[in-house]
Amino acid sequence: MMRQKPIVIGVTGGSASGKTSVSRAIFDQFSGHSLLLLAQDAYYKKSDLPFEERRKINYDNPLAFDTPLLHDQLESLIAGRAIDRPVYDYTIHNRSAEVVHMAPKDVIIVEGILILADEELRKLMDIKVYVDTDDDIRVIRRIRRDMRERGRSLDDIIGQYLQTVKPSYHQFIEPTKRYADIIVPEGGHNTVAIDLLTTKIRAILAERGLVD
Ligand SMILES: Nc1ncnc2c1ncn2[C@@H]1O[C@H](COP(=O)(O)OP(=O)(O)O)[C@@H](O)[C@H]1O
Ligand SMILES: O=c1ccn([C@@H]2O[C@H](COP(=O)(O)O)[C@@H](O)[C@H]2O)c(=O)[nH]1
Repeated sequence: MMRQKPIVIGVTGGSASGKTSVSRAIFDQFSGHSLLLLAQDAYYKKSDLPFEERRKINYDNPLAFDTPLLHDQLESLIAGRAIDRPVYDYTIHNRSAEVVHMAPKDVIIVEGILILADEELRKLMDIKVYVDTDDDIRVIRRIRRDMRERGRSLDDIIGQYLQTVKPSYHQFIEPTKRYADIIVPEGGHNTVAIDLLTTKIRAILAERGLVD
């Protein structure tokens, strides 16, 4: 039988809006199924600049990402080919030397702040989700997370937020909301939205004969 195209779900929204939580909530609904999560963060460009210069890069601008590589690798997975995904290390603001080998799956969740900003990437997605969380809540979440997990000081987080994160959110990320099929307020704890998405994904899996 001919291999059916996998389902691709794009999950976007501002930093700390709850994209990862939504993606994981969907992932958990399909435990035992053939599914993978692909984070756009892994595709931040490699840089030869010194650390002090790398700290100052605007990581919320589409130019910070190696989008052709993400596009190529997503296309490969859709075509049924495995990929060696890059690994990004936030603590050093650079790509690490490792790669992660990923086999193709029936359901692919692509998650990241700017995945809907690129038309060619959008064309690869069956369902596009925008996680919409107020700026103040996102800042609070980001401060907590970046101090705990990304090795940042409060002053660094605030400086970066005011200089690049906030203006770029309004310039590049928020305008991509118009491309979303579904807008999910507040993220991963929105069980109704997660249930609706899960039901839709199951329906597409059945349509394509991808059920176990
Ligand atoms: N609904 C929520 N209520 C409270 N905290 C949340 C909620 N959703 C996410 N968080 C927390 O906020 C931080 C960012 O969430 P995450 O899902 O990683 O966002 P993103 O992937 O959009 O950056 C994490 O520390 C997470 O635990
Ligand atoms: O070296 C880096 C690379 C990225 N960032 C910030 O990460 C967020 C995107 O990740 P989320 O998990 O969606 O929050 C983006 O806003 C960048 O500013 C960074 O600080 N340093």
